Parts: sequence; C-alpha cells; structure tokens
Amino acid sequence: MGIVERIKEIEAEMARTQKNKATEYHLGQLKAKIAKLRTQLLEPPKGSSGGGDGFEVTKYGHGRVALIGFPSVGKSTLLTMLTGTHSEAASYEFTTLTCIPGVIHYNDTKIQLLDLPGIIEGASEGKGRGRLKLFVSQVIAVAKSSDLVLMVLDASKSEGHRQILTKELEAVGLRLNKRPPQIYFKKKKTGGISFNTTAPLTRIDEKLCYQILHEYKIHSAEVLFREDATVDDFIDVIEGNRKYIKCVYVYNKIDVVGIDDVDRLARQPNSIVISCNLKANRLLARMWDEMGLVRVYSKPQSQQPDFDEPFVLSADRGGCTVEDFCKHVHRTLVKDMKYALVWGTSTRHYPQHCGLSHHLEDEDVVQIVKKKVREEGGRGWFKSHSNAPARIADREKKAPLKQ
Ligand SMILES: Nc1nc2c(ncn2[C@@H]2O[C@H](COP(=O)(O)OP(=O)(O)OP(=O)(O)O)[C@@H](O)[C@H]2O)c(=O)[nH]1
Ligand SMILES: [K+]
Ligand SMILES: [Mg+2]
Repeated sequence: MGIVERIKEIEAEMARTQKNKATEYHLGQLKAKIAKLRTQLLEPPKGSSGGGDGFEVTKYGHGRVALIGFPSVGKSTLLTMLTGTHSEAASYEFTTLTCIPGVIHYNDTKIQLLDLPGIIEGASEGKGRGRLKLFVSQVIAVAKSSDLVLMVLDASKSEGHRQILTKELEAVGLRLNKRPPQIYFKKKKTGGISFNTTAPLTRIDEKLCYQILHEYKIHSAEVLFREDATVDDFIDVIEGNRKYIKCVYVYNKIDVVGIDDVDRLARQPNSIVISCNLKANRLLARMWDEMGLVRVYSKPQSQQPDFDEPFVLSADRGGCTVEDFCKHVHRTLVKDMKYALVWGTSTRHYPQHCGLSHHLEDEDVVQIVKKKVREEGGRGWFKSHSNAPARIADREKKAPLKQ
C-alpha cells in the first residue's frame, strides 16, 4: 500500500472513532502516525537529486513575499500591477508554469514578490500528474523560503477555498499565523524520558506524551511544556521541520461581487479585499506592516544621516538590536563599538546612550561611537591594564579567594 493510501486509511479510522476520554490515547497515536507518513511524503524519492528545491530564484532585497493560490485567482495580474514586471495572465488555468520574481519598491526598501503556479486541492498528497506534481513541491519550497505568504483567493468563488488551501499547506508542514509551541524538546541517547510542565495541561497528559514518543521510537528525551499545548503542537515539535510563516488572505476580484460579500470577507481575520481592476495601495501598506521591517539610518559623527539609504533589519530574520545593526554595517564594528547614540521611538530621550542589546525600532537614527584605538606600549595600554587590581579586589569582595 502506498503512503497516501495509508494516510487515507488512518484518517478514515479517526473519523470512525468517537472522541472521548477512553479513545484519546488511541487518537493521539493515530495523529502521530499520520504526521510521520506526511513527512515521508515530503522526502524526495531515493536516488533523485533532492527535488523540490524551489524554482532556484535568487533571493533579492530586504524580504521575500510569495503569492500562493488556486489557479486563475489573479496572482500574475497582481504581480504585474505591484512590480511592473510582466507576468502572463489569462482566463485559463495554469497560465503560469514557473516562478516569476518582481520587485516592490516601498518605504525605501525593496521587497521581492514571487508569482507562482496555482496549487490544486489534494496537492499535498501528490494529486496531479507530471509537471503539476513537480510544481507542488517547488511551490512549497518557495513558500517556506518566504517571509510572508499572500494567499490569493477569488472573492467570487466558494469561501471554503481558504480552508482547503490552508489545509493543503498545513499538510506539508507550513503553519500560517501561528507561533511555535512553547515546548522544549530534546532527544537524548540514554536516561529515559524526563517530563516537566510549567503550565497546567488540559489537552494532553504525560501518558499520551509517552505514547506519542513511543510511536516515534524515542525512549530518551527531555520534555518541558511551557504552555497548555495540544497533541498536534507536541507532534509539530517532535517533527521539528515545521515552518511558521505570516500569511495575509487576499480576496481579489471584489469588483464582481456584491458589497455585502465584500464587507463580510473584509472582516475575516488576517484578510484584505482588493481588485486588480482597481488599485491596491492598501495591500502594499498591509504587506509592509506584516513584514515588520525596521529601517535604521546610520549617522556619521557630526553629519546628517543618509535618509535615502536605510539599513533594513527584521525581528524575524537576524533581529533588530544595536548589535544586529553593527553586523549589517561592518563585521568588526561590534568589537570596536564603545556605545551607540540612538534617536527615535525606541528611546526615551534624544539621543540615548545604548548598548549592543538595545532593540531598535523603525526609522531610528544610530551613531556608533567607537573605542579609542589603543596605542601600543603607550598610555592606552597602561590605561586598559591599570584597572586590573580594582577588578580583582572587586571579585574578592563578591567571592573571596581561598587562602
Ligand atoms: N474581474 C476581475 N478579474 C480579474 C482580477 N484580477 C485578475 N482577473 C482576471 O482573472 C484571470 C486570471 O488571472 P491570472 O492573473 O492569470 O491568474 P493566476 O492566478 O495567475 O492564474 P494561473 O497562473 O493560471 O494560476 C484573468 O483573466 C484576469 O484578467 C480582478 O481583480 N477582477
Ligand atoms: K490564469
Ligand atoms: Mg499566473
């Protein structure tokens, strides 16, 4: 029996099984079985050169956004509209057969927008033939490499599409608009399983955790639940290959639906309504907000900062502390910095003396003040050593050395 058939069989068994206290453990085990099979499904076939590497589009700019959706929802039309790069659009499905990159210039930053082939229902289980099947793994790889997914939906089509597509993406390990579960998990070679919690658990218990670990043939591990997590959360943590990505649901073609429908769709969580036949400026603003980019302007001593060329940091990618900023500017700057002067919303007064761990905010201005260069054998050398006795005395006070 193939993997897909086995998944179907277990799903059928789960559907037959009544949910109650007595079947809880059995259902948990079945969930783990499905998760394992799905992971197998994602692995490239033996002997292939990896496959599913995406479409080999080089990353460009300060962030990457992928357009994901069913065929003919208007992904290509949107790319052409937002980036000026032409991507063929037509009224038939699968017009786009590869990944088309474009660049959005917004708020002095450059964002790479990727147009992709459509995904169909059942894609995660290998539905579709030939090239179509290949697309799916490539589209998924691109989605996983992105900072934000724009799930494009046709406002005139069934509202169920949003759930169907979300399920497809979940099945291949993408988690949209979720943060990783607060569970610490570490496999060990020996020592058995140590199980701890710092929060009351109502949706999973120790015994069920052991059963799931048993299903994975894990007999030694450290497990610490820091929140009231679910069975699915625990399986996600064990699998360890989940990708947590922000997603905005973009309802396109609102020019062909009634105002009541538009109003209802606009109220869905994480959603925005647009029409490529009108203008979509709100989408750009929304996209930019979701990406959480932090523009930092570097200010040389006694000069104005260059407000045209920000250094762009991101909390999701690399972080946005003073230290992260220094690393962007020059690799030795962290070592050479004495302190930073910061102007902006991240500080209480202007300018504020800040250390490496200070968190910068969008549009902050930063001046890095460097340490004095040490004069070899001169006063500088003496100074850096002259506090040694004081340092040792200080340590003596805190923890006296044995006599
Ligand atoms: N009425 C209306 N039609 C639109 C809108 N946006 C796109 N279309 C039309 O929808 C059709 C499909 O558009 P595409 O941009 O090719 O859609 P796609 O999602 O890229 O399709 P595939 O590449 O085949 O997956 C085209 O005929 C577009 O002109 C819109 O906002 N309103
Ligand atoms: K199309
Ligand atoms: Mg297209």
